[in-house]
Amino acid sequence: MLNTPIRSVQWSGTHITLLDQRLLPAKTEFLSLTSIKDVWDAIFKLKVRGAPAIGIAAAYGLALWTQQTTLTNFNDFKSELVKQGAYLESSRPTAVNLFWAVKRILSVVEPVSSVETAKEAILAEAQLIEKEDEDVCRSIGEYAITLFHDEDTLLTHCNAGGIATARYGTALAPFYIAKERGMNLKAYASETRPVLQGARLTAWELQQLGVDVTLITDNMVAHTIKSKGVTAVIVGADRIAANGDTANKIGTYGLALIAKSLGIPFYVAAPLSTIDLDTLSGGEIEIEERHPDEVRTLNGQAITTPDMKVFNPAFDVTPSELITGIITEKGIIQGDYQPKLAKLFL
Ligand SMILES: CSC[C@H]1O[C@H](OP(=O)(O)O)[C@H](O)[C@@H]1O
Repeated sequence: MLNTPIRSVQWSGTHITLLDQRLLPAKTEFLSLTSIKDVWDAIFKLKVRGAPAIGIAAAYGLALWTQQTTLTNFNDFKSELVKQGAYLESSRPTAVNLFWAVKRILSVVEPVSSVETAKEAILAEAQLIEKEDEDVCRSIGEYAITLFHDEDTLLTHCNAGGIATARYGTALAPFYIAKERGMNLKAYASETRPVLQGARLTAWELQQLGVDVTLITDNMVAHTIKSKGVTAVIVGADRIAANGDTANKIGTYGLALIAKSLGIPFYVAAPLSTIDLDTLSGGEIEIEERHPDEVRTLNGQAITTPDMKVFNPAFDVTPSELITGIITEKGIIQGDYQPKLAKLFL
């Protein structure tokens, strides 16, 4: 591989080692999470962020809890585990990977009959979730790269990169594959107010990878696509409904409208773990609203009066009709999403 990846979430035996993504790019600092409360706090405060990375952190959070519980009665253990899973799910509502990971951890306890066996099974499953996600993201990159040509210029929003997953990312995965194959795939990264995942994380990540990346502010997107020969837009996802409607970072919907009006393809790159067939359409997806101070400040400095009224949705929903294709680890889905997404799970 081109470079040793920085892993955002790692199991360290008695604790979780977590890259504090709030400090990037200025500082690369790791935290030791020693309790499930630490994990909840890390997800809520975006110390760890990105749908798959949140799922991995939650899975290891439950494994950590099992190592610390003093419960010996198996039924008491199982019912408390369910409560701990629900506790982690209360940290952020939109990214389905959090709920998907909790459900998957709970499922491995079903066939076992002792606390000790359950503890082993849960840790093994959490480690499997992490390993699978790395393989899945690489596969997404290998499918995605078939859509692009040498010297293409892509625009991406927020950060759906390696630190939002186990490795490689989803929307950024094709850049890793392109680098391996000597392809020159160029990028524009929109800064992504208010938390600036684009400026702080994507621009930094692609620069580290040696990609020709240019940072723009969110309001420059239309002019950039029109004047800089952007050939496609590619973004990640936090929850894809059964009909293909996709929740992703706030600003994605507007980006899809611009792409449509300017006649370039708009791709969503996401693993099957982000597809939620139980949510029938985008209108059912709960959109997280975050603290107004995220908008009232920039890098910790106030840019408004302290009592300024704010609307701070962290995500929006792009209707499936604006999505040219959904790139998954099982291939690229284009149009007529409902039956094709369902078929991925058969
Ligand atoms: C690979 S999932 C990345 C996805 O998650 C981000 O949201 P947040 O930074 O709030 O966790 C954003 O929507 C990305 O597209």
